Amino acid sequence: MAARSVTLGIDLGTTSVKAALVEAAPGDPSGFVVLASCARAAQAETEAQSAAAGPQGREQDVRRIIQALHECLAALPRQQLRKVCGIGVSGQMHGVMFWKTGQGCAWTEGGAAPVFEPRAVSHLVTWQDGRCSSEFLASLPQPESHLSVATGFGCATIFWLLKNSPEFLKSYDTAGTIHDYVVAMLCGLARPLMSDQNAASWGYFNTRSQSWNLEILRAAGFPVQLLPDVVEPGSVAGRTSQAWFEIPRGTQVGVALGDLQASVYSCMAQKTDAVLNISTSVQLVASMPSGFQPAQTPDPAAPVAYFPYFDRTYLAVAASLNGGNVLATFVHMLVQWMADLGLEVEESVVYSCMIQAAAQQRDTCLTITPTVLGERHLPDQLASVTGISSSDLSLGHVARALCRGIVQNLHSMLPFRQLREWGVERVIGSGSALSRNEVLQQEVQRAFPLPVSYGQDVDAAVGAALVMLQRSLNQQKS
Ligand SMILES: Nc1ncnc2c1ncn2[C@@H]1O[C@H](COP(=O)(O)OP(=O)(O)OP(=O)(O)O)[C@@H](O)[C@H]1O
Ligand SMILES: O=C(CO)[C@@H](O)[C@H](O)[C@H](O)[C@H](O)CO
Repeated sequence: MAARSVTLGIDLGTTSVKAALVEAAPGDPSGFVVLASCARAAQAETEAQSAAAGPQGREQDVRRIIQALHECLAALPRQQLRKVCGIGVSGQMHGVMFWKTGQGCAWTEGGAAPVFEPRAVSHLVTWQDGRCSSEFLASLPQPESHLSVATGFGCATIFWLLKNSPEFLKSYDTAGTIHDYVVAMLCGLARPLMSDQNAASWGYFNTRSQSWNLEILRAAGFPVQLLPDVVEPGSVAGRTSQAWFEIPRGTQVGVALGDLQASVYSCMAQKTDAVLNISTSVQLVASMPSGFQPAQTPDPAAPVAYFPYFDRTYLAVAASLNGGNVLATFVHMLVQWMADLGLEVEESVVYSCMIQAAAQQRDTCLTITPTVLGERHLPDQLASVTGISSSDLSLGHVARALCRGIVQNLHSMLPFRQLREWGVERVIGSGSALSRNEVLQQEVQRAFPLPVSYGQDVDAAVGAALVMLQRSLNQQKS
């Protein structure tokens, strides 16, 4: 009898960490079942380590992210963890963190299970970081890549640190995304490995030649020794160097994937599907035919980018920086206003009241452009509200207009009729900001000229697990 194939998927998102245990189910139409899953808010936002980053800096405390990860693992059934034969990891793309080779973590037996604790690590400078101004970005060398470089991209952040905090950079000799770090710590790798999905998200990576723009970077004084070696997504980065919870030592760990690609992998059943993911940010994604190659020069004004997927194929992506985070900012603002007025209210209560009020307010003349973070192709265009009349000021009007604005902003980046021209027949909605918000769902339904169906709630974690499951099934066959 074939061994049972159970894999663990982990997604280190901007807001939350998620984990899912997946098993092959040949009798099921999807071919797999999710045995168990868990999500924990990381609450990792923290002050920037370099004061020069200013209020635009966005950093996260790696210790808190790892704590949330361990809370997720602790919540999964122990007997299922014992059966895990592969671990897939994905996470928030573009961001960068640094550590010292050989001192990135310490394994402890402290609690009920063996865990690793971050040691000589920096904060994670996330994809939401805005410290690189348009002028700064314009001063950087032109990449030899089809992707342009934006603030929050790993290589731009490293260039910024080189100029503004060179001493800080000298304290570390290794860099990676948060998910590359986790893979490196699990496997005890001296140097992290990176998939081309994450390398492309840092900038200065050529997906056609699968190589960093080393000459361009060296000529600009960039510390190229920090750049990880790049391998194909779907390949194995190593094996766990220790038992981790109930997962046996020696378990295969895949090279880390982008959360975008992992969530698409979990739900794009057909080439004719598009995926709309609304979580912290928003992505509308369609797959490009095999053999497609993007134009080789970067176009910073283009709202649609082509990100590497698997087997040298590409995804066309309208990646808006303004999604669930805009609603989170609004909720946070209301809670703060209430506190200023001497009233205390939980954010979760505000979310449900806001969604309920907007559900009852079916239409509004209020127009909100929700781009509080700007967009990569229009970094200086911030949010605005127009059409304000005294009759449209209720919570319901504002929340309805916010949800509509998020969808309309995406439409302005990738007009939805373009999907039809690409042969898309159906849109799969995913992401917890969408699944938890019926008003956002209504606005999506209203705007798309195509049928929309919904996937599961732990998408990228499931996708990361599925990539490893597929690998394990292929190994069993050969
Ligand atoms: N109680 C709630 N009700 C409805 N929506 C909520 C609630 N709490 C948070 N949200 C929405 O969910 C979003 C966070 O989504 P999610 O947990 O998928 O983040 P994430 O996985 O870390 O994101 P990403 O994968 O983009 O990094 C928030 O930005 C907010 O809009
Ligand atoms: O939302 C994200 C992190 O939680 C990002 O990683 C996006 O996936 C990414 O920014 C975008 O989709 C592609 O640029």
